[in-house]
Amino acid sequence: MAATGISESPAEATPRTTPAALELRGATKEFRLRRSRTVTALASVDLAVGNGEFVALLGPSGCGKSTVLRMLAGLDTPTRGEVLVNGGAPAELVRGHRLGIAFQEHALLPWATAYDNVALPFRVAGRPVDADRVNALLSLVGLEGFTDARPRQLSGGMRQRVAIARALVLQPEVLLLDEPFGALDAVTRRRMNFELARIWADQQITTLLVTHDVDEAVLLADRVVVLTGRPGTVRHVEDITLPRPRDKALTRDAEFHDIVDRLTALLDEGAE
Ligand SMILES: Nc1ncnc2c1ncn2[C@@H]1O[C@H](COP(=O)(O)OP(=O)(O)OP(=O)(O)O)[C@@H](O)[C@H]1O
Repeated sequence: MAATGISESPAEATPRTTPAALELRGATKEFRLRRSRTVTALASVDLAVGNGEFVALLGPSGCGKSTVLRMLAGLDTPTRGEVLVNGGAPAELVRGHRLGIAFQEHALLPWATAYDNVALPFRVAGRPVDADRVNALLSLVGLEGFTDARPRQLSGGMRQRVAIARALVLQPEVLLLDEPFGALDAVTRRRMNFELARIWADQQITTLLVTHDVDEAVLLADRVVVLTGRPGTVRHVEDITLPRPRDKALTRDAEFHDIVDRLTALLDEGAE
């Protein structure tokens, strides 16, 4: 399959006609190691995520996927090029608490209840806790009966759901998800995928998901962006036009499997 830049994607109309919610323009990231050695994690990455769009980022280990998210979250800066959120610096969105983040390490407070963990962003932002919103989120992720449970009393999948609820509680404009289900078994992970698809259908928040799981990417995303091995650069963009809502029936669909097989082959090629 020919490598395509994101600008060659036929569905690029969305990011072009409306200002991109998330954008990398020729973003290169070099890390300085000891003895003045550097490692180039990303090389000239162009990526645009439109408002309300769900994009999944796939690529071999170490190709810079997490670095893309860290830069968009304002936790790191590009060595060259630009990283923009709503056309401005990511820090603005972070300062306004308009960014939701859920990473693989769910980082829940172990001593706090599910309710208090979901309410935490209100406290961090110095705002009064909106109890209705916290309870609505806990119910959205199917945890209404577990509001008083501590993380150790919850299963791995339930803890991940608390983390997702926490990421959503301040009604973020942008959701950054870095392997949020990476630590889960296959069955729980699939169940969480359907839950995230349901939540996203409900809220339609601009979302960038980093994953190693091709099925997960195709199931959830409007577009899948495949990066090359390090230094990561955009290798291919796949528009996923499968109908929504995406539910279990989709995983029996021949077109779904065709896309998954094609993207898996592309990733395998990159790993050779
Ligand atoms: N703070 C850092 N200092 C030095 N090198 C770093 C730093 N952060 C990341 N790297 C390097 O940059 C490259 C990309 O790392 P990154 O974590 O973004 O990759 P990834 O695609 O998310 O990997 P994985 O899929 O294995 O999680 C790797 O080679 C990594 O070693």
